Amino acid sequence: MSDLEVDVVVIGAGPVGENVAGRAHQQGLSAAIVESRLVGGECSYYACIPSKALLRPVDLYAATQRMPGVAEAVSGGVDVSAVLARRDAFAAEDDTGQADWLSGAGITLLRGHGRLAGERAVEVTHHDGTTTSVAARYVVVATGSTPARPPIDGLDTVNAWTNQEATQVKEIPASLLILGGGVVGVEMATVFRRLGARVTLVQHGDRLIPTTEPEAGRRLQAALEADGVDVRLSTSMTAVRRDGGSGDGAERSSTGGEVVATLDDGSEVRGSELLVAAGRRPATSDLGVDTVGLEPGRPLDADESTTVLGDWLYAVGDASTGAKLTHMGKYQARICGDVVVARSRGQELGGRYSHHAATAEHTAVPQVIFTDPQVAAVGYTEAGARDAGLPVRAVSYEIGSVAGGSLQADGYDGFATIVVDTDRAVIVGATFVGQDVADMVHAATIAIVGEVPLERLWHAVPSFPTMSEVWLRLLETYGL
Ligand SMILES: Cc1cc2nc3c(=O)[nH]c(=O)nc-3n(C[C@H](O)[C@H](O)[C@H](O)COP(=O)(O)OP(=O)(O)OC[C@H]3O[C@@H](n4cnc5c(N)ncnc54)[C@H](O)[C@@H]3O)c2cc1C
Ligand SMILES: NC(=O)c1ccc[n+]([C@@H]2O[C@H](COP(=O)([O-])OP(=O)(O)OC[C@H]3O[C@@H](n4cnc5c(N)ncnc54)[C@H](O)[C@@H]3O)[C@@H](O)[C@H]2O)c1
Repeated sequence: MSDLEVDVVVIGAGPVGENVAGRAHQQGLSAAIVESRLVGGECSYYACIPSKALLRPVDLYAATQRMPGVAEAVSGGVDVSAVLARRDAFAAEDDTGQADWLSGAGITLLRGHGRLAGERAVEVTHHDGTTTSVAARYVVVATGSTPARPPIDGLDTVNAWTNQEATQVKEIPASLLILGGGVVGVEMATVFRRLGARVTLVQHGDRLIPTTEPEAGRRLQAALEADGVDVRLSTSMTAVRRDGGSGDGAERSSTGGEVVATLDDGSEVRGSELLVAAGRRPATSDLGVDTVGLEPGRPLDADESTTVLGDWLYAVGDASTGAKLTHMGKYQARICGDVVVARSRGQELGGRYSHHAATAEHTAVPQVIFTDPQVAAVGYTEAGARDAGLPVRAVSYEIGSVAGGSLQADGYDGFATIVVDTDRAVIVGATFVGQDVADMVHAATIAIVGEVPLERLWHAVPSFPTMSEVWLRLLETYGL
């Protein structure tokens, strides 16, 4: 006999888990959610929200410096303590509000560590050591991810930062070493450099943000270097240590002297702190997935309906094989909620563009990287499309060459690329790079999901003088 019986139990109350529970509960199912730390998950306290709260002020300040008449009036840089205080207002490590939302919505919150205990069963170990057994018709894993730890000598001895220490930083260190030139690495390089730290970024690949169009990485690298970031590509850290820190001129940090990293070319780089930003691993190691025949530590392989096993086990968000982005996780969550509701009613699941299939996962995953320049992309890159066997042609255009771009900022540096499936004459990918492009990507997302033919896009007239006029130039460059 279980302590609690519900229709749906969700393990993990990040943005994704909360959405599954909310969606299912709204449609009449009873729901419980298990959370071991803070309701709201990584995104609310240590990822999306605090990072963007830190990035927006430095981005805005940089924009003022590209505008004659404003640059002179707004000078002297940002007020670091005010920026950190605003970050705290958005991402203080207190989940009272989010927990209240759950209880207001009628969802049972179980605080503790959840583990599968066989089919349709979850065991929760509370912080005081007591346990609650939960029986549910449907179990949803939404446990998120944890930072990857590359095998580097000494890494466990230097108190390296993860995204948690970086996004919750209370005092800007004099210098920061960053391991990894992916999304976390470049966003945090932007924040810390512009809040006053010297930054060295070590990336073992030959370009930054390697999953985007190569030119996006090149422009971003040039901008970071112009800001004074020391970018080391095609470089690996082989060992790290902390110097003694006293009497030798080394900078002191809260945890000792400087971090010294040995690189594979034999040279050394130093920083007050080391941020490891080398990717994420699904939080499925200590989850009891072996009790249902799955391998711990791997992402749970969910199909288009987010189903992992039978009609009862589901996975969404960073713990699954889907895209590791909050908006995509929440999309999977809406699908998952609607799928369990349909199954609870004995209904057939719908097709590709119904509420029961996460089709966009394969065709149109948008992402905005909030650096300066911003990088906003959706769907395939040109190389990714070719790898997938699509017949494509890509065209690019400088955003600074349209009136809207040149008015937006002096010397506007940025471009747009569309990747066109030449057989179907529809867009399958798009990238926008530059100041203030974040919101431009949604038009491309709509064009891709709607499979809007180029001939029809010709009639989607961009307003003058906006940066969206680049759409017209792209179509003309393509040959329309
Ligand atoms: C620095 C940084 C910045 C980012 N910025 C963006 C951004 O701007 N936009 C974007 O779309 N994405 C961004 N991401 C990615 C985004 O944070 C994740 O995709 C998102 O948080 C995934 O949500 P989730 O609910 O799956 O997992 P999480 O947010 O990680 O939540 C999972 C929850 O499950 C809990 N949990 C785990 N295991 C158990 C267990 N066994 N029992 C009980 N509870 C458990 C955890 O405590 C956590 O609260 C960023 C990531 C990082 C690291
Ligand atoms: N704005 C956003 O949407 C946003 C912001 C931050 C993070 N995220 C998401 O969070 C996830 C994690 O981000 P991330 O940057 O940690 O991972 P990532 O996979 O984007 O990048 C990791 C980078 O580290 C490099 N790397 C790995 N091991 C290394 C080593 N030993 N030495 C040197 N370089 C090494 C890789 O080449 C890669 O470029 C991503 O899925 C990302 O999409 C999204």
